[in-house]
Amino acid sequence: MILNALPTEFQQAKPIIDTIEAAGYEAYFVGGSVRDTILGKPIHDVDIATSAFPAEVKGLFKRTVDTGIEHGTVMILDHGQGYETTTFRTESGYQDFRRPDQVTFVRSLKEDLKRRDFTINALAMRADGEVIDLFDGLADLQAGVLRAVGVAEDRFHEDALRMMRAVRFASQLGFTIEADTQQAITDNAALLTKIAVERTRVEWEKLLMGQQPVRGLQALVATDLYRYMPQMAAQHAMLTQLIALPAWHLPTIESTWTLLAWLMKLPDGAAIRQLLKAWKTSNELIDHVVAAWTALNALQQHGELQPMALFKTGLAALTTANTVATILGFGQPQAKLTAAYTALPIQDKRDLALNGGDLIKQKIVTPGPQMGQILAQLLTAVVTGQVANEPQALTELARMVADTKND
Ligand SMILES: Nc1ccn([C@@H]2O[C@H](COP(=O)(O)OP(=O)(O)OP(=O)(O)O)[C@@H](O)[C@H]2O)c(=O)n1
Ligand SMILES: [Mg+2]
Repeated sequence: MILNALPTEFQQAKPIIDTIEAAGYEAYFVGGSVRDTILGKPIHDVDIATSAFPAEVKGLFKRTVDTGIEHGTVMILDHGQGYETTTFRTESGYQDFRRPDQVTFVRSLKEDLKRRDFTINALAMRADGEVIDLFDGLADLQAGVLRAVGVAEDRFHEDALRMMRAVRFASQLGFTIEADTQQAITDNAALLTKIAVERTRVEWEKLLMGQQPVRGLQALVATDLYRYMPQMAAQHAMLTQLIALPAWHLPTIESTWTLLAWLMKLPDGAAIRQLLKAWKTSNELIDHVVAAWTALNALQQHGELQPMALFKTGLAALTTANTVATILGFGQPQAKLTAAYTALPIQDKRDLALNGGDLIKQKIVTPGPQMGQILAQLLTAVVTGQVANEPQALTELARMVADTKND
């Protein structure tokens, strides 16, 4: 098979392959970019595999960076782009089910391709677009099948994350996992606990954001793999519910966790924090999801949010909440929510026309907890439209509030 009209990413990288070949070595495009191009999907990064050893690669180019030289990876810098170029290698050891104890550089493309996870990821492409298909990856791409290269169990023992990758690709590509490969996942699912939570999380989020998430979820449930993900062992009913929802698509990481928190029927923000801590997400994500989940509750109960709730949620988490509410069947037109938010007198605390410094200058209050309380009252009054956001009106209100507090 020869691909014509290669995406620009490949055209730009072609001189790199040409240079390596001119020096007498082999070099190919490999991995996801080849797979996705054949599927007609956009690509993000192009990976190059070569028979040249790292030192030989470095000798051919002016600017290189040793990004992973012990595994054979050198980044070649060319017209503002970086190209990861990895020497053909075999791997051995895998005592921790995560990574090889030893990698050995080899000169054979076939040796390199046969240690890869799935046949559709074991395709190589020459710079001219000719696809090298040594493991029938093209037929599997055509048929929509995820099949491990060689003995599936061996591939999952080498890197247990590949089991998550299988269900993730099933979702992203809408593919079916071939029977022996799926059986090997069932047999080895418990090995997932050997994998760093962060790596599992990335695959889980990609699965949920995929084009056909139900495909991935069904495989996750059928193989019991979900039972070895953090905090998921008891979530069979939740996953079944997720699978049964009318066709849905989650566009962001925030929306995936908000939907999960909702379907898991977590009682409060603290329980959400605990879940997300177990998955080692960022604090920023946790805050966003807690805010979105709170807004989701209000949308379900009242179909709208009061001004102070809109203000506290913020537009980003509000959008997340509404995306999830729409999947659950109680969403609002997004334009309506955005308009309600934009119509708030202020969108940020810092937009209040009076600040703590002003209160002290005007001798309304001395620094201390009372100041925070008064500012909070002013903020509520402005956001709910009880007072105009003007220094004079706010000064008057502040005096009144301070007086009542002092009585
Ligand atoms: N656990 C893994 C990870 C990667 N690979 C190989 O390395 C390539 C590149 O890996 P990566 O970029 O992680 O995945 P992609 O298949 O390129 O998918 P994505 O589109 O998500 O980048 C894969 O295609 C596959 O050949 C593998 O065999 N086993
Ligand atoms: Mg990739």
